[in-house]
Amino acid sequence: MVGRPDGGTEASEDEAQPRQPDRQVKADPSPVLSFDGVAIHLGGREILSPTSVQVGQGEFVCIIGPSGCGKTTLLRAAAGFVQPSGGEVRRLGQVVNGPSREAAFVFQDYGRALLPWRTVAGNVALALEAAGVPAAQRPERIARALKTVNLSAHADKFPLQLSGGMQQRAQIARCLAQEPRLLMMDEPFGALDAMTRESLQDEVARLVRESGLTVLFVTHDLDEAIYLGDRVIALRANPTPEKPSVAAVVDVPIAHPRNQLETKEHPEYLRLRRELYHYLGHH
Ligand SMILES: Nc1ncnc2c1ncn2[C@@H]1O[C@H](COP(=O)(O)OP(=O)(O)OP(=O)(O)O)[C@@H](O)[C@H]1O
Repeated sequence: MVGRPDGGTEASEDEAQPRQPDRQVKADPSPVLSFDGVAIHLGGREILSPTSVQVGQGEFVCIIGPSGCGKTTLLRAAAGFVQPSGGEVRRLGQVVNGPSREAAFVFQDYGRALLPWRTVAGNVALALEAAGVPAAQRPERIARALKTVNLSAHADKFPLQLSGGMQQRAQIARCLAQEPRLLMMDEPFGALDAMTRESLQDEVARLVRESGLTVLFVTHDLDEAIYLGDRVIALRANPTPEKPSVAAVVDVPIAHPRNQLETKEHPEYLRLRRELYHYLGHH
């Protein structure tokens, strides 16, 4: 599996070719994230069998699979919360030894992620305080992050005065304020109602396109994975040498911006849905 450092859709064989001088080359051609033979054992059990994946600059990669197959574990390894028992995780070329400000993590449980005694702006400020951003620069960065998620009008409210969708947007704003290169999202919309989930999917898709962020996104929801992803990785539970953790990797060749109605009627969307459906444990 080869990520595309330029986030394009060309065939992976192109990566091995010398770059043409007139081609637009990013300053950093190395992948934002790379898993090289990463195996993870927890509680005496192999959760993730040796896995090699690269995620290129600006790519949106979704991870699906049945409950317990190791989706969150893979994300936690990318974040540096879990150390692999074999192989290597690299972010921006550096071996991952722990969390870093270049990589922000959005949790499903926004209620626990936000401090209830701080306003929305105060919660976003946390990321800047932790990063040692001078106080004089904070208001402008907070305002920018809140504007990106359409929360400017609620900066002075407390989390519990907001809907679930708005709280999740506040958590995303806090992540954006730290100006990460990589955003890891663990079922971020799993606790939201269907309408809110769709509008947040569209907001995140837009802001990711505008910012050039690289995203690793875990979901149970196949439709969400295909709708958002440039690529979808399906994991299987209980890996064996014959049947490793990575069961399938598929590109989603559907142009952006996507649309909740039209994209979901696109022939490629329907084909991928059919192809990936059984990887979620359906028979
Ligand atoms: N710290 C730990 N110690 C022991 N086992 C663990 C630990 N963390 C996770 N596991 C086990 O690893 C397996 C994979 O967990 P993980 O949360 O990564 O799965 P998942 O695919 O994200 O599941 P879900 O979709 O239900 O959230 C599970 O069987 C889980 O019980």
